[in-house]
Amino acid sequence: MKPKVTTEAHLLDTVHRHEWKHRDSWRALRILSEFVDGFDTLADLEPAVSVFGSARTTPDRPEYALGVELGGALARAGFGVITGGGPGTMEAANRGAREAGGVSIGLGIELPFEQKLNDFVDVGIDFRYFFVRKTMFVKYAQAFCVLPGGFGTLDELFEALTLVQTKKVTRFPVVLLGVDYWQGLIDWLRDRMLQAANIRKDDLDLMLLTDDVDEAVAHIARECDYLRKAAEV
Ligand SMILES: CC(C)=CCNc1ncnc2c1ncn2[C@@H]1O[C@H](COP(=O)(O)O)[C@@H](O)[C@H]1O
Repeated sequence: MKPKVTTEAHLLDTVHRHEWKHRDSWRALRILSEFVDGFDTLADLEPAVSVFGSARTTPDRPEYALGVELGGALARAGFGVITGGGPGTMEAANRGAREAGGVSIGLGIELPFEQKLNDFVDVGIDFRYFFVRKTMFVKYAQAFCVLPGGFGTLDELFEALTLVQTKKVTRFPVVLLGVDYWQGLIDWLRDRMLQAANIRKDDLDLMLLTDDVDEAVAHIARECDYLRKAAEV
């Protein structure tokens, strides 16, 4: 089946330049409505954590079990669980949250091929634009948990790190789950990026790397507690 051309692909298209003048200003209204939808749906959300990871993880993989375990532990600690609403690790985290009686949120994205929100999403929104959806992941989460994944997962991880590094968000815990998977990336960041002075040493401290779900959740809860107290002062 031929993939369909999505709304976001039309916006980013550089071939039909003649459309820019007449169509893009109307697209801006559609983008605006997408922000309004997101804000309206999520404004009353209790504290939540965004969980990222591969869309391709199958239920027989250990990463899927890790996602279920994490979703459950976050829910039991009182956090809602926000994912991209898709398959794989997203589904696993939503599933863990739902099964533990927590709030399971899925922020889906229109893609060139047919896809619906996974079956474990209780509060779901479908976005057309990645950049609008990414705002929601950050705005409505107290922390990010990043499980093994590909380009999409790295995009979400590095967006969070950039926002913290540039102080657009403060004290935003970022947890990498899966030491074996992520260690090579951390080594590269330290041995190449830091050596080349493209980041500072304390930028590396922005991430907690662990295999231990309880440690991850305790770290997030501690940081959130600090922020809550700071807000009360
Ligand atoms: C099987 C397949 C490719 C499905 C794609 N369906 C998707 N549905 C929802 N979010 C997605 C999808 N693909 C990528 N993402 C976003 O990017 C991340 C996963 O990308 P990746 O698989 O690591 O690179 C997720 O955390 C999610 O926010």
